Amino acid sequence: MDVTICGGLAVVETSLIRLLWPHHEVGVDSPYGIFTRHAWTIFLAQYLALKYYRIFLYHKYFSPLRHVPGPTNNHFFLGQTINLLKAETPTTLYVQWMKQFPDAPFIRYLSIANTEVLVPNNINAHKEVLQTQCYSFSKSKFFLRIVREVAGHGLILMEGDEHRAHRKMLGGSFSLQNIRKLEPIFKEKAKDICRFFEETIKNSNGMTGSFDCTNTFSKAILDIMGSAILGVDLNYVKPGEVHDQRQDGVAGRKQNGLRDRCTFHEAYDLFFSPGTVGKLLLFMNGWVPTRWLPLEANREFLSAMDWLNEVLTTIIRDRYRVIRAAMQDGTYEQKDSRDFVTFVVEESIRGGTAQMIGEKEFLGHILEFMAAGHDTSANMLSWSCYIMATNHSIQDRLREEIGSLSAEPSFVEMDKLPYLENFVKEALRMYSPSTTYHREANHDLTIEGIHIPKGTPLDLCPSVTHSNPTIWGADADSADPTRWEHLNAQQASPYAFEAFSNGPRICIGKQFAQFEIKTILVEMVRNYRFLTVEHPFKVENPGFTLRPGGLEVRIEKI
Ligand code: HEM
Repeated sequence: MDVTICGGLAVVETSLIRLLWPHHEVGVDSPYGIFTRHAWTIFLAQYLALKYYRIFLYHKYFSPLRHVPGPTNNHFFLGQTINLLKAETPTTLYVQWMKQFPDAPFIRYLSIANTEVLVPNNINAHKEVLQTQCYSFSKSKFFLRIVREVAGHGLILMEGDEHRAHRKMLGGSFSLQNIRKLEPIFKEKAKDICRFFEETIKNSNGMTGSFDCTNTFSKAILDIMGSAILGVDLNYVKPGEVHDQRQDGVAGRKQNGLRDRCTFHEAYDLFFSPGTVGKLLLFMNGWVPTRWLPLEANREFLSAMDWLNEVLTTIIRDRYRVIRAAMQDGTYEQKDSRDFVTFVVEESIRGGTAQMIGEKEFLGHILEFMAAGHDTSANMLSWSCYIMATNHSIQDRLREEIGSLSAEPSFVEMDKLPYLENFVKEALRMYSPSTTYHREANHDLTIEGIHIPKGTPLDLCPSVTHSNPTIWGADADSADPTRWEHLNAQQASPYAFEAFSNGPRICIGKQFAQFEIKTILVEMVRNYRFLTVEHPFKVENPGFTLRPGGLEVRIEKI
């Protein structure tokens, strides 16, 4: 863009000089000659001047956003980038800024090259961006560059009409009616987690045992996603069984080299919790392409991504083949509980709602569901254990309520428990698994009196409204599920609670996640007591999810 401007300027200047000195000889000493001889130097000088203006002057003296409040302890070129990376968690600074300016509709911070980023801060700003003017924003370029790598072209990356159409096509598979049919999958995995706890205690002192929350729930949720989305048994959390993870999803299939060693768990661990170099490359890739660099972290990443694409494509093709053949033979029996892949394949063969989904989008949707629904739900469960281990009264009340359920409660029964419902909301409010989601203004627009120029990036951070004391009161920072029993008008606004986002792009897996989380919580809490957090742990930063790395909780059987 700046190169085009400076190139255009050079052409205009050349024409002007020829116009002003038309009769002069066009020799080396004429103004035209001098100008053309130094054209590159002049172009470079103009380019640097423009860059200087954009990077160092614009945000200070000219931007319409310059009066929006925000942090001032900026690095001269990187703004808040280093501070954000060094913060305790990915949301710490956003919350700190909100507390400094609790009533401001937006907060402005500077990022790399002093790019201005807006953070919607009050309820109305969230409502405008997520609901009223949702399609005036698209996913930011920074976000696209990072996420496209692991998410393919699915719902998360679609915009405008394409997004609306696919949301409609996928609606059926995520309807409450269809999700209820997944009950046996959620229940079986909840039982597997408890069997794993039992074994952990047996292998410890026989009375109590401690488990790594992030690792355990990450595997358990991946198992659920395998069954509910792919229709494939992954069995990462099944104590006592030996499972050849190399054959995940593709029976009898072996691959060469690194791919041979890859599993779903390894692949997703690499995406969500890479090592320091991997993390740096992942986030730098949002600014400048880094995947071509000949580094081990890149090789591992690309290889895992290749593996994942290949395995998922095979699953889709195999499912089409098997279902189509059975339908043609007249032997196909539709099961009551259908995974997402089967649902879409059935629908598309029959000419139902999903028939317009091509293979590329199908793969993109699956990649996204696996990515979006995996770490978020796993982290939510980890933080739930943290709350219970550090607030025994909350845990006791939850157990008391769960005690009223039948031995094999249906989801309808579980869904009627008010304290469980409030506990889930409170855990999501306190520790929103989704740390930030990103947008960019498609055109100039004004929200809450702030003129937002086209192209302005926005970071939406659920913790900003979740921790705002002007919304949630002075005790906003402490866990209290009972606060949901008596909400005032502000707290009752859907935009005060942003864990699943809001508006047309609200999380499509919200009901799936709530159902899954409640089923697992009920089984765990009725069978195990969460005693203590074993040792200090670190929330991983940077991260798209709030991942309590190394959170270990001690449990005992009830
Ligand atoms: C506790 C669990 C979960 C949380 C906290 C969560 C949170 C979110 C948030 C905040 C968004 C909005 C992101 C944005 O606008 O950029 C989102 C979108 C999305 N989520 Fe979830 N999610 C969870 C579970 C799931 C599950 C289980 C699935 C799939 C099975 C899923 C699939 C998606 C998809 C496909 C989108 C994109 C929707 C669209 O753009 O129309 N999520 N989620």
